[in-house]
Amino acid sequence: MADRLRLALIAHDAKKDDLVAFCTTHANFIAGCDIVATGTTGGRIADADPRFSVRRLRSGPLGGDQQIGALIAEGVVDAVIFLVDPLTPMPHDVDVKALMRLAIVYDIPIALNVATAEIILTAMEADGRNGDRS
Ligand SMILES: O=C(CO)COP(=O)(O)O
Repeated sequence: MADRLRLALIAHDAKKDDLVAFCTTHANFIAGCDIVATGTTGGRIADADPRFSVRRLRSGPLGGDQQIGALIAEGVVDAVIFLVDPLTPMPHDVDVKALMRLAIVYDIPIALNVATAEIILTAMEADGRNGDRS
């Protein structure tokens, strides 16, 4: 496994504040990760803390979810936190579903809400999977 955790972060608009708050709460952990994110989400996370290393892809509706799915298939994502909005119809719902399907296919931990994200981070911390040890 890579030394730094390779974490994919995505949030629908109604959940972006929650994801930023999550990243800020766990800033020391997140700062030790290589983050890949969909476009708007990535911008919000990068603005939250200058220590966050964020690679921004396309916005979700313009292919960002599919790009993250491709990275999962390439084996370069260790975990996904995708805070979904269950109350709003999305034009790119098929892309969201495809990303989730690939996380299942490749057995990648994927948190779809904050409660599960907390559990994944706790497990990764216990496993020594945060921090730049290079
Ligand atoms: O729509 C998204 C995920 O489906 C997120 O995309 P943005 O981060 O660009 O808003």
